[in-house]
Amino acid sequence: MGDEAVVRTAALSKSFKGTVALRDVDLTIERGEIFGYLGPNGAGKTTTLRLLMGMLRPTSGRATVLGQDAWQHAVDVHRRVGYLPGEPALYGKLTGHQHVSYFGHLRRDPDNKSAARLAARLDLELDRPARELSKGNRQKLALVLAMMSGPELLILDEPTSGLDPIVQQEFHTLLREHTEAGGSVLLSSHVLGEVQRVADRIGVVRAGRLIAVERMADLRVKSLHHVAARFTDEVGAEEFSSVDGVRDLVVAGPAMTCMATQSALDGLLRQVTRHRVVDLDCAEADLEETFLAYYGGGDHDAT
Ligand SMILES: Nc1ncnc2c1ncn2[C@@H]1O[C@H](COP(=O)(O)OP(=O)(O)OP(=O)(O)O)[C@@H](O)[C@H]1O
Repeated sequence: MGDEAVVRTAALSKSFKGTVALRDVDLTIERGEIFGYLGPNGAGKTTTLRLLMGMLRPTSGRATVLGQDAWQHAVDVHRRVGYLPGEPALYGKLTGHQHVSYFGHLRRDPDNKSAARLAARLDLELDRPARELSKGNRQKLALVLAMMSGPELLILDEPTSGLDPIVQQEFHTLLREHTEAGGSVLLSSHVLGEVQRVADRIGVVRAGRLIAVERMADLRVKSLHHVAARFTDEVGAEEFSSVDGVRDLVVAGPAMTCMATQSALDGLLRQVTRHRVVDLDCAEADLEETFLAYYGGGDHDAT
């Protein structure tokens, strides 16, 4: 039981009248992990999540959620999964409490205590009608509804959109508590920054294809450094470009800047110290920059 996959897709594909939204996606999410599903707008994230929730039928391939076929057993999957849609549907006239009671009954689990606790953690008042709530507070209410019955798996489409940083942090703590209690999480985002502190692994989807799956810990090891050096005399680019792991090299007269992987630093510094150094700067790039250098192409936030 312990290590069984909670999500498994095999060559999962979906086309909408000629538009290929998703192509041959093989994705496995293990029990107990937080998986960040990343990609620019239109990449296919929502389509994937809707396929997992049995709301769309695959054009080919299949998706299994908690051991059940997502399309054939959509009702069971819905009962066992906490789902936050990209655009949560709330009832304008109903208060937060009324939503909790209504969705609790639908799930045959009107666990209001848990909802109240979640709302307090997220700093949300449950006694106002949904139509009076700000975008961020509507999102919080939708999160409470997705999480309140303690589902085994949370599938969350852009859950932090509209949340301020402090609430985001609390939300991440809630997700961690969820996995510590044996639950699993799949959450989508279009920026790494929103998931990098909380995800165990990330998958990158681009134009309908899953182009990379990576442990966050491994991405950190691959992290890039900015290196800048000034020398007393002119230097040649080839001295530095020959070092494995050096990229974005610019040499102008007596100055050199580049990006370098951690493993390239030793070789690079050996080349640097062959000259008289006037100034040297080396700083780790943030993870977002590393991520974009490997997978980005600069359009991570494109619309
Ligand atoms: N019901 C639909 N009918 C036709 N095309 C669709 C439909 N749903 C999605 N698509 C198309 O499938 C592709 C993937 O869309 P999807 O919503 O899955 O992307 P996304 O990664 O979730 O993007 P976003 O971050 O903007 O939500 C897009 O080209 C989109 O236009």
